[in-house]
Amino acid sequence: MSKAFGGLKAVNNFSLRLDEGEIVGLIGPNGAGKTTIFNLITGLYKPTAGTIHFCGEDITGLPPFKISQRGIARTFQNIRLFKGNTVLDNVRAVFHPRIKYNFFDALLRTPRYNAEEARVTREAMELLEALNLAHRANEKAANLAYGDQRRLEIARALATHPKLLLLDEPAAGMNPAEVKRMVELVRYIKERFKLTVLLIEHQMGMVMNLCERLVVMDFGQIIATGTPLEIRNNPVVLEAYLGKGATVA
Ligand SMILES: Nc1ncnc2c1ncn2[C@@H]1O[C@H](COP(=O)(O)OP(=O)(O)OP(=O)(O)O)[C@@H](O)[C@H]1O
Repeated sequence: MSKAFGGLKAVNNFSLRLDEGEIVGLIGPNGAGKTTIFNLITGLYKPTAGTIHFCGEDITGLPPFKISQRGIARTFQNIRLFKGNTVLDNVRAVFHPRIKYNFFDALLRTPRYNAEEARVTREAMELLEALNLAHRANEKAANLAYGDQRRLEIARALATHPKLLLLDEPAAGMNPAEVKRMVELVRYIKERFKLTVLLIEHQMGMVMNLCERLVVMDFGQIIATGTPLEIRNNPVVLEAYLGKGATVA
């Protein structure tokens, strides 16, 4: 697929196949087009050319909520939480568009309303437990440490029951110990929730440790794909990151 903004080709003839259960890293210098790829997959942008297929179906041009219903979820580079609400309510809010009661059930607090609300709270708490945030459930999201806020974002993404999870710089701004914990967390949720994961990351420690395959972009195009070891030693990649004449240290 391709995506142009006026004269700028942000994504140019990009082609990628993700297999079920893979963890693939999308890397490349600033402005390479990585976030645009996420915006295209999740329906925020429509491709100028090309198609996107998910589980055998053409999802090109579907609105974001339909793509979410098909099983694709994402987190954002900049944390997007309801900071004034509790940790639990941040996750519960994701369930509400799918909830099975109507306006009158809510108004009259019918048994159906109570049962649905209890189910949503139970499912939200299960997710918080999986992400080691259950003990902070009643805390305001704004009071969480940065790493915990990132985990809460992932809990919110998981609440949509995705098959494919897109993580946009999950380890941005983290110290080496936090990066290590994030690597373990992504591995764990991948197994537990049977996910396929595509992640954008600048923290090389994270992608090298976690990803089975890396896709490197520069100027909207794929310039290399391979295992972390292959990518680490690829002169074209070094040049994209460090400029012409770069050599392996
Ligand atoms: N909505 C938009 N309108 C115009 N230009 C855009 C838009 N979104 C992205 N771009 C441009 O497309 C190019 C690719 O941007 P993108 O955000 O996808 O890069 P990136 O690889 O995610 O960069 P970073 O690592 O810095 O987040 C950049 O030149 C950017 O300025």
